[in-house]
Amino acid sequence: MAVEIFYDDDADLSIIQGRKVAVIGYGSQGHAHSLSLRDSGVDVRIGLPEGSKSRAKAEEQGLRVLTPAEASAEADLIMILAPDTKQRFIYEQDIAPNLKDGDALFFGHGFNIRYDLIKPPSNVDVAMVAPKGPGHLVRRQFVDGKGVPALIAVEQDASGNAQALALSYAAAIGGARAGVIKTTFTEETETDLFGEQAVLCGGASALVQTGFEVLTEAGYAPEIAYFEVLHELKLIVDLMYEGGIARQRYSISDTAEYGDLTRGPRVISPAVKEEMKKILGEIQDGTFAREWVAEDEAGRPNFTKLEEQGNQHPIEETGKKLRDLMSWVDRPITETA
Ligand SMILES: NC(=O)C1=CN([C@@H]2O[C@H](COP(=O)(O)OP(=O)(O)OC[C@H]3O[C@@H](n4cnc5c(N)ncnc54)[C@H](OP(=O)(O)O)[C@@H]3O)[C@@H](O)[C@H]2O)C=CC1
Ligand SMILES: CC[C@](O)(C(C)=O)C(=O)O
Ligand SMILES: [Mg+2]
Ligand SMILES: [Mg+2]
Repeated sequence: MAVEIFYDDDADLSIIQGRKVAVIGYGSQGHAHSLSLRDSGVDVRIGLPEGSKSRAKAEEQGLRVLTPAEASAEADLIMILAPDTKQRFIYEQDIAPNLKDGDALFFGHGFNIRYDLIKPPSNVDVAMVAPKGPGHLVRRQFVDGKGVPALIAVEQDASGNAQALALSYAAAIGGARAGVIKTTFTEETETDLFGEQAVLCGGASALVQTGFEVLTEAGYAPEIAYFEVLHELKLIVDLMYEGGIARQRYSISDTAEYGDLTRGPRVISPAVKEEMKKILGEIQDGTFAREWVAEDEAGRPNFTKLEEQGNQHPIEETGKKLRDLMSWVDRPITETA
């Protein structure tokens, strides 16, 4: 089925400019949405608990900060950009008691709706604006006059206007400069989880670490291994981003291309594809969501252990040393006010 893609000319910015928006959370996505909404002329307030470390940051950047309950009560559009595992508690305690007829409840990812963790009442719009990129780059691209593509979806259209509202919001954070695709909460949630687990984060990190291990265990210098499997990966992916795999293959040597064509499928073998299908199945049948919610409720013991193991991987030490010598590479993650 052909997808519908919308651009700035299809969006009516005045719709979101006519709403009172509460952004709950001021992390990676929260700061990006809030600052770009504000710069697009939208009346925005931030909802953060009294003890939140991000309160001072948001205030320094000129935003008005309230508690999540106060922000929800004041607003007529509430965008939840808190961690997925915390959203159901924030919803029950701070948002649901403050929802009024005609309000809109927005999400940046469909997890809590797709897995029935939040069940909104029938008198509000329920929609999603999900940028296809990390929040810090969503903001950086907006400031640079560009945009990160976004998905929009409508789960519940109480007003009859939810899609136009979601598109207007997406345009206000720069998404419609790059393209906004209409989807469903189910499609966004399942493809997003699959992408981050199998390819973008899980797949890519494991590929890089394993390549580094193979080279260093064979006696090659860690610095050479780092440049080969991590640093250069960005340069190769930049070519894919600009012109697809074909452009990447045009730019590399024919020796590299022959190795790519014949060895790539041996690395990402049919067994890897089968494992990817299993991972997708665990997303579709809710196994992953149940596991992640239980892990969070238990205080994240496995998450913490694995994160620490990753931080201790020898590629991190080698990379830090080399990046410190390339001032332009280690660009700090900052909230671009
Ligand atoms: N990271 C990304 O780029 C992307 C994220 N998303 C989605 O966006 C949503 C937010 O993710 P992300 O930006 O990574 O989250 P972060 O972890 O970066 O930030 C979460 C924010 O929520 C705040 N918070 C925590 N508890 C509460 C609470 N009880 N009430 C109000 N605020 C609270 C945190 O406060 P404090 O600052 O004090 O810790 C923080 O400001 C998720 O649904 C995620 O799936 C979608 C696309 C990409
Ligand atoms: C790729 C990870 C992501 O889905 C994203 C930045 O889009 C996320 O959940 O952070
Ligand atoms: Mg994503
Ligand atoms: Mg994600």
